[in-house]
Amino acid sequence: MEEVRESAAWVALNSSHVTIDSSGIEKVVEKIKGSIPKVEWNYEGIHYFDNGPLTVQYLFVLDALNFCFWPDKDLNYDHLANGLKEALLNDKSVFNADRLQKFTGPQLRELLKWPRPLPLEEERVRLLHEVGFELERSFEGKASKLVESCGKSAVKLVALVTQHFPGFRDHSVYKGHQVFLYKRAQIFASDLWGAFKGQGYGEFKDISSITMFADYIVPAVLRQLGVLKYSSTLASTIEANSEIGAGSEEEVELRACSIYAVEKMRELLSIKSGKEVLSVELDLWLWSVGVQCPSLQHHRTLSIYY
Ligand SMILES: Nc1nc2c(c(CN[C@H]3C=C[C@H](O)[C@@H]3O)cn2[C@@H]2O[C@H](COP(=O)(O)O)[C@@H](O)[C@H]2O)c(=O)[nH]1
Repeated sequence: MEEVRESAAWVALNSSHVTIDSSGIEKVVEKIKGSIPKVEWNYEGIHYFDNGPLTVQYLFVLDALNFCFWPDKDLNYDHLANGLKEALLNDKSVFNADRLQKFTGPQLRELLKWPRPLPLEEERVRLLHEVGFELERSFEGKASKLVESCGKSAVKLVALVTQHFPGFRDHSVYKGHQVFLYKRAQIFASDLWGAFKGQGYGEFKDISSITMFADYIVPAVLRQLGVLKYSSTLASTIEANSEIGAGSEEEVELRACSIYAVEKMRELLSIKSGKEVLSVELDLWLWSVGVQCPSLQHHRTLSIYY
């Protein structure tokens, strides 16, 4: 994901509100004694898995909806992953491309057993329709065909997903520069890799190309670890739980500096351990630390991207 790495580095070098503390990175690497605490993909036991194409369909639908839970304080990612899993266990055809195109808000809510409207519900439904429509038009209705056409390349998969599905085109313009973040497209590749344990639909010869997934949890963890520092205005905005506009300098810096910081951490860990460390492994560890810390304050941006 050269365009993600390069544009994130550009933001980090030109940022006004967020800085990366390299001594903070060194301290984290020391604290974990040079190796990333191992976190199993699906350590929570909330994902559907049958080792076949239906799992790929499930993960694609999951990552199409994998954003913006915080406006409902009782809702989180687990509800989505588990709700979609239960729905699939009840009805194997629930995520068929033709059915995805017909979902309504109340039906999605019912599927997830959620008693009130979901955050950005209209957008969630629109994105489901988009996924169903384009899968049917270009991939025989099957996300597994999409993955098969990538020749075991995660880079190709991210490119194909962002080309075919506009909802996955997570990018921004920062100080006149186009910045690529591709959170949900990259996490889809990583989820396949994690779920299928690097085999079959999860085999990618270039998984090391994927960066961390710039969400609202990992930046907060990096700050807590002393890796990211915020300007006093940004810090007070986050502490006051005030919203930060999508595409604002602050928002892009929070996300891009997280990507750059994790790349720096990965480089240092690779040197110290003498073996290649993956950003996806660092991401899962950092994310799991964040979601197990309920007092963690994160930035709030209404966005369909994360
Ligand atoms: N960077 C990063 N962000 C991630 C994930 C995941 C889930 N990954 C699964 C894959 C295997 C594991 O077993 C995990 O279950 C969700 N998110 C993001 O977090 C936010 C939700 O937070 P909260 O409101 O507290 O549930 C939201 O932006 C969501 O998009 C990740 O792995 N990395």
